[in-house]
Amino acid sequence: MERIECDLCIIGAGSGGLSVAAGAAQMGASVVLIEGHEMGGDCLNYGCVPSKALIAAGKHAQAMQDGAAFGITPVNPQIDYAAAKDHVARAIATIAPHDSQERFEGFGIRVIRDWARFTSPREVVAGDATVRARRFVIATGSGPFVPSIPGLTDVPYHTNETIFALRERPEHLIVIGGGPIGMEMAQAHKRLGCKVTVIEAQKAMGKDDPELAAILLDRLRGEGIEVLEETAAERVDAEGDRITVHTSGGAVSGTHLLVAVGRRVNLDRLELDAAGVAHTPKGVTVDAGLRSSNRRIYAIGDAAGGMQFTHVAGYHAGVVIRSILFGLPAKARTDHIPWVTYCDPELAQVGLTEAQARKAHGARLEVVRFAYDQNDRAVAEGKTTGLIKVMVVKGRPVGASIVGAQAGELIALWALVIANRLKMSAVANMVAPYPTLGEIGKRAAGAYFSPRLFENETVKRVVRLVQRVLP
Ligand SMILES: Cc1cc2nc3c(=O)[nH]c(=O)nc-3n(C[C@H](O)[C@H](O)[C@H](O)COP(=O)(O)OP(=O)(O)OC[C@H]3O[C@@H](n4cnc5c(N)ncnc54)[C@H](O)[C@@H]3O)c2cc1C
Ligand SMILES: NC(=O)c1ccc[n+]([C@@H]2O[C@H](COP(=O)([O-])OP(=O)(O)OC[C@H]3O[C@@H](n4cnc5c(N)ncnc54)[C@H](O)[C@@H]3O)[C@@H](O)[C@H]2O)c1
Repeated sequence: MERIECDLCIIGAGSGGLSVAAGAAQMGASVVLIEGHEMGGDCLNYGCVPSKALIAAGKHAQAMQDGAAFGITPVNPQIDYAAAKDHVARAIATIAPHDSQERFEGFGIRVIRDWARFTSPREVVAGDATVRARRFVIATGSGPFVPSIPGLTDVPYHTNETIFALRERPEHLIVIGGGPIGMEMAQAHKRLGCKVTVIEAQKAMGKDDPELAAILLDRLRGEGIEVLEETAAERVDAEGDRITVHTSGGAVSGTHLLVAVGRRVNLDRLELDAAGVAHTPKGVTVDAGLRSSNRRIYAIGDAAGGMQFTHVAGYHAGVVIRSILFGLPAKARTDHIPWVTYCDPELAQVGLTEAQARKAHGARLEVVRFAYDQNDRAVAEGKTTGLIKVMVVKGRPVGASIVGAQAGELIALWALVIANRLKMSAVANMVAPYPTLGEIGKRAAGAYFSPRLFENETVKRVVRLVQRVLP
């Protein structure tokens, strides 16, 4: 058995682990990185990258049917589902070198390709190596949660780990779960020529603002996706090539089934008890600095049990690097983290939703709104379905929600504002280029100040006075 001593041992080479490894090694730490499966983790191989690539294919197919208003005769596109999957595979392959073992070895990192498990509070075993490190980072991510629906394990079903490798186009895809995975995959598949039914036990896109989620759901239903809400999947069976999901509202039969009902953190293999690391089914128990009950061991990304996004894993990496490399205090915030669901229209959020802000701030909350159909660029592009809401307390935004074209790009402004606790006046002071969708943010700030300026008797009195004395 080889023995390795190092400053920092990172378990998991996904979005979080790779960011810690690259940063720490380039700043002089000796680093061991352990990965049991694919370099790049979920995001590259089974998550963000393949899903966005498939969504892009669906968008092209949709555009061919949407041109009538612009004088372009709609055509029924010939869809080669397998070729769309080739695009998905190419997108992964193009990005993969960035996350590769060779690149990380180039930083001087020792990369071990095996599953890691703790054998003591300071040691991990992976393959035939024992690694003793001053600090450890658990960045083992999550996998699909498969619920114990009777019959499910007896039928062929897909998760995010298998759907992107599927080559035959599903004739009728049934999706269990109306969260971001379910809805992104539902729309992509509908646009690529599949019949799609989504079965959601509660409300689809239930973590987002319901008013904005309803605008997205209207579009999805308008495109022909059947979305059954408050309908729990209760039993599954199969006969021949038909799969039937029995629900509280009746039975749905299709040819393929995708299970997308949330995530299960990857902690099983780690033998955390040997290291004295407290954990729950949600993840490793961490403090505000992402430290576990064993002070030498940190957890980041999905494994830390909070928000499950690639940019959160990357943000966590920066927090723990500060603490591990420089011994500086560092805390992970959550109030400034944005998230986006990349359906069409996109649905984006940062900070508090209106309901959360009302609960937290009561009567001090002001909500300003601006609709896409008032934006000249949106009119020119024919993308007038959309809305921004900004939740403001004492002149400072505490949340922003956007549904509409490029909402994911537009939310970045509000992520900056909230991260830096800027005021609405900072947004109002910005000159946005005309005509851009970006003016929507500025107009929301305008909606905040307009009543203060235009419906204000003091302002009117001052203006009348100044006009009398000016030469
Ligand atoms: C379909 C889908 C779409 C998504 N789309 C987006 C999106 O658009 N935007 C976004 O921000 N987020 C998205 N996400 C979420 C995002 O993929 C995750 O939040 C992100 O990958 C988490 O990063 P991580 O580093 O915590 O874990 P991961 O990227 O999952 O990496 C963990 C790594 O640890 C390895 N590992 C686990 N256990 C061990 C062990 N014992 N020993 C060694 N290695 C181990 C795993 O093999 C894996 O490679 C999506 C997720 C899915 C499933
Ligand atoms: N664009 C993005 O950033 C993006 C995209 C995909 C995934 N992700 C990440 O991955 C996470 C997991 O996504 P997800 O969509 O799997 O999970 P989710 O928890 O967000 O949504 C799962 C949905 O399944 C429903 N559900 C649970 N059991 C059910 C049952 N038996 N029958 C019917 N419905 C049931 C839940 O009510 C919920 O609405 C997300 O929360 C997010 O963090 C992000």
